[in-house]
Amino acid sequence: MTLAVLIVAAGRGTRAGGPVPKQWQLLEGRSVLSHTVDVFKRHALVHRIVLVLHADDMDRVTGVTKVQGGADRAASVRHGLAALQDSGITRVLIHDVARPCVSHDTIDAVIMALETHAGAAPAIPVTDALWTGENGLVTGTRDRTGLFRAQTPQGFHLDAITNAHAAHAGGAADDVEVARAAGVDVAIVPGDEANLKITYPADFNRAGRILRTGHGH
Ligand SMILES: Nc1ccn([C@@H]2O[C@H](COP(=O)(O)OP(=O)(O)OP(=O)(O)O)[C@@H](O)[C@H]2O)c(=O)n1
Ligand SMILES: C[C@](O)(CO)[C@H](O)COP(=O)(O)O
Repeated sequence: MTLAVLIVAAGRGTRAGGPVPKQWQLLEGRSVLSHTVDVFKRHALVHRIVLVLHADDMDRVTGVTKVQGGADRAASVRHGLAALQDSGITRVLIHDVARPCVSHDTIDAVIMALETHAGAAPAIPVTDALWTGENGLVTGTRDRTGLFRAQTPQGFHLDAITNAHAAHAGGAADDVEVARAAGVDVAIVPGDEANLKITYPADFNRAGRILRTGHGH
């Protein structure tokens, strides 16, 4: 088994705001991207890291394989997967750069599940009640049974996810949706509340606190 990690980092972070895209903003003195890359650099089973970057950012990083991203997340993933073909890599973890607090326990769980499944990803069961709402009023309640909040890294056998992306029409929320559309079974492994995706401005403080206290590493 030879494992690569594809870190997608070509987004513009519009919801997070700030003077530069969220992956270049500082958390505890280092960029979000630097934290995320380091988690995987420190993992003994990761043979290769491929970083997918926006065209404007290609010169910002040295020392890892870099690929130019696409117009949406799926296109960026496809560009990264193309860089792994014929490289001897058999498995790939696809991770959002915006999740810098991912733990080795979560990564291990995904890798382990790939021994018995062609896909595996971390998720957290929904525990809060789910409402619909309109104009500030609750309009209904939805059944939360069997619902999960999806995280990354999402792991796959390389041939399975490459073929799935080649066949997909677009518009998927994540790589699990792409894989499932191609008939790939995806195992759910335990997610981690600390593995948040920095999406809005308040998420930087939360992520900083998690990194400071060491929780999740
Ligand atoms: N064309 C794109 C769009 C997104 N991503 C990556 O996909 C991940 C998840 O996307 P999201 O959190 O939505 O990031 P952004 O697209 O940067 O954020 P926003 O939607 O707020 O602009 C991020 O790591 C982002 O860099 C990417 O590589 N290429
Ligand atoms: C892939 C993902 O992180 C799973 O939770 C998520 O779908 C991508 O983020 P977005 O906010 O939907 O762009």
